[in-house]
Amino acid sequence: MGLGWVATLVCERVLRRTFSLHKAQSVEDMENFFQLVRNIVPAPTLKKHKGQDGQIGVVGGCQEYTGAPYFAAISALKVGADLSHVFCAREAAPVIKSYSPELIVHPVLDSLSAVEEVQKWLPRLHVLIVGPGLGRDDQLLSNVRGIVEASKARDIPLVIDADGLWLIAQQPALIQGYQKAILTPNKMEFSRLWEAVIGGPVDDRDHRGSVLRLSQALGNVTVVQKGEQDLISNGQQVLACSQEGSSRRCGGQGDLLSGSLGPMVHWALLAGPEKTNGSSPLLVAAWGACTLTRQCNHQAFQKHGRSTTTTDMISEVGAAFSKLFET
Ligand SMILES: NC(=O)C1=CN([C@@H]2O[C@H](COP(=O)(O)OP(=O)(O)OC[C@H]3O[C@@H](n4cnc5c(N)ncnc54)[C@H](OP(=O)(O)O)[C@@H]3O)[C@@H](O)[C@H]2O)[C@@H](O)CC1
Ligand SMILES: Nc1ncnc2c1ncn2[C@@H]1O[C@H](COP(=O)(O)OP(=O)(O)OP(=O)(O)O)[C@@H](O)[C@H]1O
Ligand SMILES: [Mg+2]
Repeated sequence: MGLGWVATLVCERVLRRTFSLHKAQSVEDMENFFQLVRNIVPAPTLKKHKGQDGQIGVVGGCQEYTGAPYFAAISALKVGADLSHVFCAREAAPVIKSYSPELIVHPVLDSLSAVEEVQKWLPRLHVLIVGPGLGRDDQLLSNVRGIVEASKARDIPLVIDADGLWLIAQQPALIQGYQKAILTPNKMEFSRLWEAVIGGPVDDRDHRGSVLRLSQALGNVTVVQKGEQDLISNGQQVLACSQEGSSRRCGGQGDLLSGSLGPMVHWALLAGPEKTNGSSPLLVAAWGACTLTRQCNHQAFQKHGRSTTTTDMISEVGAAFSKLFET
């Protein structure tokens, strides 16, 4: 048995343990996806100005939840965005500002002119992440509906998470057919969307089929169903991400994922299908963000075990990103 052959076998075994394989996604496909993510990451250069690698907005933050928008916005920065804005309810703003001087915080979401206030910033934003820590207050959700419509009118990519998905479950037409949207439901949020769009209970025997069907029913909006394995579909393809994480399920990991999607989506759309080898740029971005989040969880758990929190995971973003995507 030649050494090269043994190396191939070991390599394949390691990859098989890392990724669950299925017909449409071979080991080679997985290796390709790492390469595709590497292709979209902006090359280091001294020629750029502030903002070019991403100006991201997070719409969320209310009296109850200040952690979630902070986690999302700081994750966007740690992945490599240049500027991160948070548009939140008035009373959440001083709290979020006090967590970090890096974030630009706008206390506008519960004002009568919320849509106009956010609209002023839209020309400068590359991606909007809607929902982390938003809450379910009717007035706030009505303002967010206006913000989503204004963003669509400007063709701004939207990552919809958490209570943003609550809004979509009430009004699926708001996002129907918008090709620059990514929805990131957890198990509960997925069931709510399914009930609203398709009706009845989710078929737990066919996760892949379910995520594919929901994406199709929403007009090929990209859906990331988070769980033991993350499943990503644009209604044509289903990708799985089973990057090793850990058994630790502290709150906030979904916020890290939606935040890191911000710059990834911006980079993937800038790079275009040429760099993603014909694959949908949003699928590549989503696969990259899922892989990164799970790797952060893995690294943080190795250091902190059961005391791991999302803050520990955010501290791992730089090292995890380099390990996965920098050659
Ligand atoms: N530090 C902060 O500020 C954080 C704030 N956050 C913000 O909280 C807001 C609400 O978000 P959410 O995720 O709690 O709402 P939703 O999905 O309706 O879950 C409600 C209930 O459903 C269940 N359940 C959930 N997942 C499940 C699963 N996989 N499998 C089975 N059951 C599952 C579970 O029910 P339980 O077990 O408690 O009965 C859960 O309690 C939103 O704004 C979000 O951004 C978070 O981001 C965290 C950090
Ligand atoms: N059982 C699991 N095993 C491994 N990883 C998981 C598991 N469940 C979720 N994850 C990972 O955790 C991350 C967040 O998913 P989760 O379902 O916890 O989101 P969430 O409920 O929206 O989180 P948040 O508390 O931020 O709202 C995803 O990257 C997902 O891959
Ligand atoms: Mg969540």
